[in-house]
Amino acid sequence: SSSLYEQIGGQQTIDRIVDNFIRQIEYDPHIIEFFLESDIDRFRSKLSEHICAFSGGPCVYSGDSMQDVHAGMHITESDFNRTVDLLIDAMTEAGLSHPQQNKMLALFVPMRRQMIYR
Ligand code: HEM
Repeated sequence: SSSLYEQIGGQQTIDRIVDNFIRQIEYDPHIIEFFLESDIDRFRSKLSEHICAFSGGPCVYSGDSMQDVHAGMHITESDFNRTVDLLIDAMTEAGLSHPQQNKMLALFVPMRRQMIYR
């Protein structure tokens, strides 16, 4: 059986998800606050690589650990859920089906422990 990466259409679709997600973040008056000092080009490339690697694509993630990256941000459960909602919107815009979205979320939502209240 093919990987989720292949099922959704590979790197092209992931890049579309990431671009949509960044736009959603920019429109969100609360979540944008977390990114005001960030290098968005780096975020775009590392997040794209991260999603590729975790969905079974050919990439090797070269960014920092989820724990290190999000340390000191004091991300609450509500911030996390709100960010996941933006990711869902980004995946919908990129044309992913609901089963594909659920598979993607199942990969990332368990990482919440590495991000919230740190
Ligand atoms: C499943 C959820 C999430 C995943 C998979 C994820 C993944 C990532 C990745 C791969 C990076 C780039 C790391 C690097 O540059 O080495 C990153 C950076 C970042 N993330 Fe997340 N993230 C998630 C949730 C969140 C949430 C909920 C927030 C805040 C509300 C957040 C805020 C940030 C910020 C501000 C950066 C940029 C850090 C910097 O400027 O150095 N992330 N994230």
